[in-house]
Amino acid sequence: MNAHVKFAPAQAEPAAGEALIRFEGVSKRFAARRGQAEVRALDGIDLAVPKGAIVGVIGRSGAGKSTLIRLVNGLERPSSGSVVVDGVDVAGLDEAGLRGVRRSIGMIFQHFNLLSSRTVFDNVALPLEVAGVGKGAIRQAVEPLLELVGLSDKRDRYPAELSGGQKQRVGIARALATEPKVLLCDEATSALDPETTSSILQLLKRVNAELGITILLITHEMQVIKEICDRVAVLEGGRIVEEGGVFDVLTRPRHPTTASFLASVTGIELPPDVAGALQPAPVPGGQAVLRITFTGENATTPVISRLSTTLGIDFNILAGRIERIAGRPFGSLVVSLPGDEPGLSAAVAALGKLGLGAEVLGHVA
Ligand SMILES: Nc1ncnc2c1ncn2[C@@H]1O[C@H](COP(=O)(O)OP(=O)(O)OP(=O)(O)O)[C@@H](O)[C@H]1O
Repeated sequence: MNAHVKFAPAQAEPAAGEALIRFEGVSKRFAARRGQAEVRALDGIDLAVPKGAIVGVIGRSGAGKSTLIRLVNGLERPSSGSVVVDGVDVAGLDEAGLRGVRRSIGMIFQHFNLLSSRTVFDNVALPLEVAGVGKGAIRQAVEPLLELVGLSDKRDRYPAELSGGQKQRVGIARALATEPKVLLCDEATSALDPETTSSILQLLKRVNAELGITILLITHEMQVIKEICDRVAVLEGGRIVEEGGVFDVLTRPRHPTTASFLASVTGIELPPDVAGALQPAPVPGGQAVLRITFTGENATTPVISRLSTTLGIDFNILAGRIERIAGRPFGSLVVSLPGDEPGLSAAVAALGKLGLGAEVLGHVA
């Protein structure tokens, strides 16, 4: 990688505008049953989903993601706190009230939940039939949706005749049929291969951008967050341990759980011989291996040459990568340099002064 590499100007983080969904002090407990202790699935959740944003909630199995998303359309009710959707506290609604709110909320699922006995067209039409919409109006609504998701030519096929990605496209079209303000996505790409995942995520991004639909998604994959979300909340043990704009959270994670999710999507693999030789403690006369991170704002700094000239330290570049996170460039560079003190600490401090991230990954002989 060129130390003088220049990035395009950074885009601003989306402003946290008016919230379309707001969780306020939400806890959810499932009562003890048959010798099993009470489960605190969610504990003191405060989360705002700004209108027009794509917000992702990431967490491991059992973290409380499904419970959180099911609170939005009233499939679960909070034990305490409120879930406000478009100005209405869902927790306080009776079944008739919930039916009203649910019309403004679409949902897609990991396993698509299509009706196998209905064609593609009839699956998409189902929510409109249930709402009592006439045949002509259904046709007028469904045909553009099939066009949007790229399935016009499959309208008379049955789910069993479709690939996973095509099934999810039907799920998306069906979720959009009632012209919702919010789309809830429950692990919508977890059953798909990486390429199909990408195409579905791009479709969701279009749905957000072109139809102005706010999206709340849950996932256990950071790649999903990285590809389409504006904001992210990290859920662990029923609590949000970190929340913010995707670029900030992914480039400067503050919680170890976030960092562990990130291992697969940001940064770079060390060359195998270096990774194998890495030791935690300094090796006398050896080299330190340093990960330097560059963000859009500071990446125009000619780091390596400046450190070489001002500190007289020579770096070897071991690996490098520039990627885009939330549409903004983020660079990582792994270098080796003499591991002796005080030179190493001085180099780390000098990088910090230049506004760059610097993390000692370990030492090699
Ligand atoms: N109906 C229920 N009754 C009792 N416990 C429940 C119920 N639903 C969820 N839980 C418990 O609440 C906790 C959170 O579950 P939840 O399904 O929300 O997690 P998750 O993050 O979606 O996990 P996964 O990714 O495995 O679906 C878990 O301990 C789970 O066992």
